[in-house]
Formats: sequence, C-alpha cells, structure tokens
Amino acid sequence: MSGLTVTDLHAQHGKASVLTGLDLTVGGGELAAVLGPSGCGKSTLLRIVAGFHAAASGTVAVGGRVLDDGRSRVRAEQRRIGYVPQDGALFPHLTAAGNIGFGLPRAERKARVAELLELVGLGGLGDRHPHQLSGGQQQRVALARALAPRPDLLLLDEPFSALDAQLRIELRAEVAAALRSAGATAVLVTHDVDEALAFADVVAVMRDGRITQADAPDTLFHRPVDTHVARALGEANLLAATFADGEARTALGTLPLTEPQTPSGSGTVLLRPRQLRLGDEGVHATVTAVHFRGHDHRVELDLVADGGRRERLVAYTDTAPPGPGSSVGVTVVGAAHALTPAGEAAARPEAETATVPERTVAEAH
Ligand SMILES: Nc1ncnc2c1ncn2[C@@H]1O[C@H](COP(=O)(O)OP(=O)(O)OP(=O)(O)O)[C@@H](O)[C@H]1O
Repeated sequence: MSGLTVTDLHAQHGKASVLTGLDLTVGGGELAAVLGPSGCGKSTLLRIVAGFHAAASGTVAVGGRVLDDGRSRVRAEQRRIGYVPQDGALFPHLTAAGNIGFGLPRAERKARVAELLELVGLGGLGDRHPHQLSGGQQQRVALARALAPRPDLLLLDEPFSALDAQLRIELRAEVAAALRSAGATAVLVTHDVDEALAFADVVAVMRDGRITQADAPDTLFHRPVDTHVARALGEANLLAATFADGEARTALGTLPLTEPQTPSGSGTVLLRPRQLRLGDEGVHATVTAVHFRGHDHRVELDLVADGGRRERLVAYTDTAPPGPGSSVGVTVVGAAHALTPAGEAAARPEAETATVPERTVAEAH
C-alpha cells in the first residue's frame, strides 16, 4: 500500500493562485477526505495528483515516488492512480463489465471484473449498459473501473454529489467498506461535512489554498485549531472566555478545558450544540427560536453576560423545549475547547488574527 505526500504545493490557473503551499499526508491504506467550500481548489489538488494539471512548485509523491516537483512530471497514465469524477463518465456503448474491464490484460479480465462487480455490490448486473443502471449503480461501476488496475491511490472527486440524499448516505458507507476491503489508499474531496466525517479516517480542512488542519474526525470536531475549522465542521457556540488553571470563565460559568495546559489569558471557547442541556438548572437564557427537525429540536438562545454583553447560543434537544420568549436554564456537558489567539495565529500564520472572532452561532452548512 502506498501513501500520498503532498508538500508545499503551489498551483495556478492562468495568473490566479489556487493552491498556496498545501501540505497533505495520507498513510498507506488510509481513507482521507479533503473538505472545503466550492471553488477552494479541491478539484485542482486532485487533478495535480492525478497528473492532469501541473504543479507550479512543491512536490507530489506516492509511495515515495515523486510524481511532480514543479519542474518534471510523471505522465498521468504512468502514475498508477485511479480517478472517479463527479459524474462517473462511463463509456455509454460498453456494458458495466466492459467498462470495468476496459484496458485490463485479457488473461485476467474476466475474473477481475467478476471480483469487482461483487465488491461494489453489482453481481449479476455486468451485462447492463449505463443507461440501464441507476445513478448510484453507475457510480459503483465507475468506482470498480477505477479500482480494476489495482492503483496505488484512488482519487474521488465528489463522486456522490449527483445522487439523492438517502442514496448518498448508503453509497458512501458501501464505498468506504469496499475501499477498506480492497486495502486502497483513497482521497475523497467534498464540500459536504457529513460525507467527509462518515467516510474518512483523516479529514483535511482546506482554506485559502492550504490545509488548515488534518485530523481524525472526532478530533477535528471537538478540538479544532481555529474558529474557521470549528465552523467548517458544524454549528459552533463560540463564547468569550478567560483561561486560568485549566479552566475557562465564560457566560455559562467556569468550565473545564479539553486541554488543561492552555496558557492563562483570554480567547474563545467552543461548545457544540449537543453540549448544552436545557432545563431548570444553570445559567438562564432566553429562547429566541425553536426549529423542529424531526429527529430533534434546534433551539436558539440569547444570554446576557456580565457587563451586558450578549452571547447567542444554539442547542440541540431531544425533547420539546419551551417556546420563544421563555427563560430556560443552560448547563454544559463535557469540556470546553479553548481557541486562543496564539493557536489561531499558528493555524494561519499569514492571516490577520488580531480581530476578535464573532461570538455568534455559525451558519449551518
Ligand atoms: N481550467 C481552469 N481555468 C481557470 N480557472 C479555473 C480552472 N479550473 C478551476 N479554476 C478556478 O480555480 C479555482 C478552484 O477551482 P476547483 O475546481 O479546484 O475548486 P473546487 O474546490 O473543486 O470547487 P467545486 O467544489 O465547485 O468543484 C476556482 O476559482 C475556479 O474558478
């Protein structure tokens, strides 16, 4: 199994800089997701790794073999990299089996195609043409075709984006399972946070042409390096705080910190909406809005802190909360995560971090 190492990668489209010093490491056999908004350069990154676009500088290596160093490049067809585009791009005149077997040596073709059809859950459908398959089935064929020549690395460019919500959820789990059983190293790019968290061992958050943080999904969600990553992973309560002795003083009281070694000073803490419990206990806040979402309620709250400062909060509750205008007690479950000015500066060395982060609830993705 081969890992991917991208170092200080810079890339341009014409005069526009798209990647500006991107680093990414994916271990052999690991599934990684690169998460970022539309237009941030995710496809450009994949296209450079695949060999369809040239790096301006930096290096791309797979299994220790340098494929592009900004000066010389290994040709795309010699890279042993599979690529699954958004729309699958199957050959319409070939059957599913014909698509998967295309380019394979004749001697092993039949057995390998049968094996792959099983792997992606399409046993028995090899004789169908793409127009006789559903969108999800077509994407499975595209995946099987990319895996067929046993690539060192598989690249998936938002391969589920054309599918409806339920199918996306099912297919991404199946694809992740198929890739794990094939022992593949894979990089998925997506703007869908649920997809990234559900699919990958390592999620890399992209911003301004670089990776801001790459970590296990749970670490990214609960211990982001800065407010941008905190918001990129889902709704975030970001409260003003002062830190001392491993605790944070906030408008919701004094809270333990995820990292007790946090230096004394002031900054912001992150609390996820599920960390807020509503009831009779705790600091009282005013309910400003309640949205019923089927599986839970999303509750917006207004809290007036010492000195008259307002904190807007969001909580997710299983039971129906009191309606807008009511007063409700808020208690915190678990530890708060400190986002210190020093931590923010380290995550974004060239960004301006002197500004106080907005203390509002992040927009839902
Ligand atoms: N061939 C091209 N010529 C000029 N500019 C391009 C080209 N391809 C992409 N760009 C620009 O480069 C930037 C990054 O594009 P890219 O497709 O890599 O983003 P992305 O994150 O994959 O977006 P999406 O999620 O919408 O696919 C965008 O501003 C885009 O307009």
